[in-house]
Amino acid sequence: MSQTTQVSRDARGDEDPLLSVQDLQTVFYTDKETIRAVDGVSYDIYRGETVGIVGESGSGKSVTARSIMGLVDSPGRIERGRIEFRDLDTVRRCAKKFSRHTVDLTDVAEGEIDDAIAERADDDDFIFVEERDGDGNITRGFVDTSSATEDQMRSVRGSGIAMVFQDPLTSLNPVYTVGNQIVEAIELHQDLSGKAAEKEAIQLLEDVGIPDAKRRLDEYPHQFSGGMRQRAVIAMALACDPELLICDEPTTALDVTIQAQILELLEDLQDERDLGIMFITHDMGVIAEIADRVNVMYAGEVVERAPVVELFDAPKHPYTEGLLSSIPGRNPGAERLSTIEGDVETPNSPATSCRFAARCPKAFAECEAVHPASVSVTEDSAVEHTARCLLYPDDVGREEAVELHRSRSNVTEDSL
Ligand SMILES: Nc1ncnc2c1ncn2[C@@H]1O[C@H](COP(=O)(O)OP(=O)(O)OP(=O)(O)O)[C@@H](O)[C@H]1O
Ligand code: NI
Repeated sequence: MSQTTQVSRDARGDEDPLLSVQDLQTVFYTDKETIRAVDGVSYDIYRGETVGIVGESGSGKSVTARSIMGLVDSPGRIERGRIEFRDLDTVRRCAKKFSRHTVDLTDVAEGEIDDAIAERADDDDFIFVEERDGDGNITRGFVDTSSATEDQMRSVRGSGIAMVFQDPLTSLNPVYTVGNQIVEAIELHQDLSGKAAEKEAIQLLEDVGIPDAKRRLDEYPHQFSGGMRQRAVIAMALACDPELLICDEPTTALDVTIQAQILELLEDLQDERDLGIMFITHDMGVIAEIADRVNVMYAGEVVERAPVVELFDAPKHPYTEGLLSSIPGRNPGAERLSTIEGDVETPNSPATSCRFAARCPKAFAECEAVHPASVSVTEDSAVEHTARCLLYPDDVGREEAVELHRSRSNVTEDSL
């Protein structure tokens, strides 16, 4: 956990999130079926914090990340929702470069901004300016990566958002030296070339803890060990000086010692650069190590969200309880690890029930008939802890709780 550990939304006062995903829906249309891989997902990431996304295989973690990065390809499509990236440098740079696709909302009354955005958020407009200072400089605004074109996304990815994948070899080209690739990334994204770019590359390799960096620049990816390769990929991601780093299972292929070192490296880099990090993993143990706040995903939905300590101390959703009980060492005396029976169902149609019901040890009849809304499950108003489960709120009778969910089931962005 970083120094900003456990800062709740309220404690952040007026600070805007660096990234705000709102009611995102990403759907794949294959010959065989329609898959609502991400189905009404909302969450925020602030500067300097690590937000974990956890869930079993197929829950929609990677598709969420790819949606943010503008990497959803046919047969997939973002059908609904907004992805607000609020790094001011990026907003200013994009507004200059794509002025015709910039929407000025500075004269729109606060209560009408949402409508104004909805009206203009077509494929052509993707930069929204909310505030300017006396000189006309943008002081508040966002880039909506859900509606940016590939060309526009290149600009956003260039300086704002970088991604690290599980397999370093998807990011490194085997036929070029590591140095070549990092220098190229630096020349592309920073105002440096030649010797200066090479010097910066050496610095970056040192920053990510690669010993003897100058010599290793001339080596090829296959001459690096798995852990060193992933460090090189992180160096390449840093070459564009990002504000947000999206890590999709970056340590899953590594042994535990190396994994721990990479997690530590990410935390150090975060502290130095005030990076927002989105960290995807299916491993609750890794979540405990690195996350400040956690979103638990199941079948395309966020089913529970909480600060990490609270999630581990007081999990509310039966799915989260199931994930936690499969962590080694957490259940002393248990003869073997419990796992959740069955598989994640593929979300093919709009949710009309709890998608976890069939596997849930606590399910009751209504779970098959009512789609749970996301409700607050804490008394502490300074903490954001929500669950999407008919068992809550648990301080009212079950019938009343079910009724609450039923009345909310047509509402998508929902917090009671
Ligand atoms: N290109 C694609 N075409 C069709 N379906 C896809 C495509 N990419 C993802 N999906 C589907 O979207 C759903 C969510 O996939 P996603 O990769 O986000 O899962 P995940 O949570 O990242 O799982 P894992 O832990 O295995 O990486 C799955 O049902 C998957 O089959
Ligand atoms: Ni994935």
